[in-house]
Amino acid sequence: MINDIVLETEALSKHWGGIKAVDEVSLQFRDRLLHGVVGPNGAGKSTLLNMLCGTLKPTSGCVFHKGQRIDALKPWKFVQRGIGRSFQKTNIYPEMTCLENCAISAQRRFGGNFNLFVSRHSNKLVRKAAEQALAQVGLEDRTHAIAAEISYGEQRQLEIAMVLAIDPCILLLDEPMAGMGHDESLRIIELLKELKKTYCIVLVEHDMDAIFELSDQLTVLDNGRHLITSSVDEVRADPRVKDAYLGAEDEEEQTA
Ligand SMILES: Nc1ncnc2c1ncn2[C@@H]1O[C@H](COP(=O)(O)OP(=O)(O)OP(=O)(O)O)[C@@H](O)[C@H]1O
Repeated sequence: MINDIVLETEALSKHWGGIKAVDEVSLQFRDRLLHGVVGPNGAGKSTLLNMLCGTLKPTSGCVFHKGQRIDALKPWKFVQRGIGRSFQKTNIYPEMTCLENCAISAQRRFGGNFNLFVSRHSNKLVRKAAEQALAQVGLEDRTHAIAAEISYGEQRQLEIAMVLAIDPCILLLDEPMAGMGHDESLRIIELLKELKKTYCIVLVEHDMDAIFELSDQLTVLDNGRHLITSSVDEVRADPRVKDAYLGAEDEEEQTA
């Protein structure tokens, strides 16, 4: 049987003093599937993504990429392995063009420093990767537009393009639909449906309709703990999931 697990965690934990942000979470992420991760505020979703992309080192536990342990590696090694991550808050360089934003990402994959025009050869590779990434998200007609001047929805598309520009095999996406209107979200949903045919995608998202529509596997975290990983239908039917969300709502009502 082909082993299609590309990323795996084993008893992964991150503790901040007494706070168990992620607590002994073991998960398997498969190629060409979209794996949704949900949970109430503070459940540990972003902390998990930060450990999957190497920017945060675990307190204990392991991360494996294609069977090799990687959690102690430097973040740029994760990038070189094709593990790309987008952020909850827009993370673009607003004064640069869309092409330049993607070129900066591509440069991270091809190595070297931020001098984009170091050699004609690397310049060509970087430019090609940047153009390709813009085309993948449907922003080819914004290639030379200044990032600050495109719409908010397009900026979030640009962010996904910046991840694609590193030529990844795994996309870790942190709330790519945050702050979007209905039509903009639909565009991202269609884009992710296309991308999951090619990549392993780990998607953290609060938009439940979107996550239910997109997820092949869905994990629920609650207070740092793994609650369930299963199909969308099974997760939706699980009473523990309802409890986790309703419990969170009750607490919010009490503190309001
Ligand atoms: N740098 C930090 N120092 C201390 N505590 C932290 C730090 N980062 C996160 N936490 C705590 O860890 C817990 C998990 O936070 P995290 O941001 O991962 O949750 P989340 O599920 O992504 O939440 P949200 O849906 O609100 O983005 C929270 O209690 C948070 O306050």
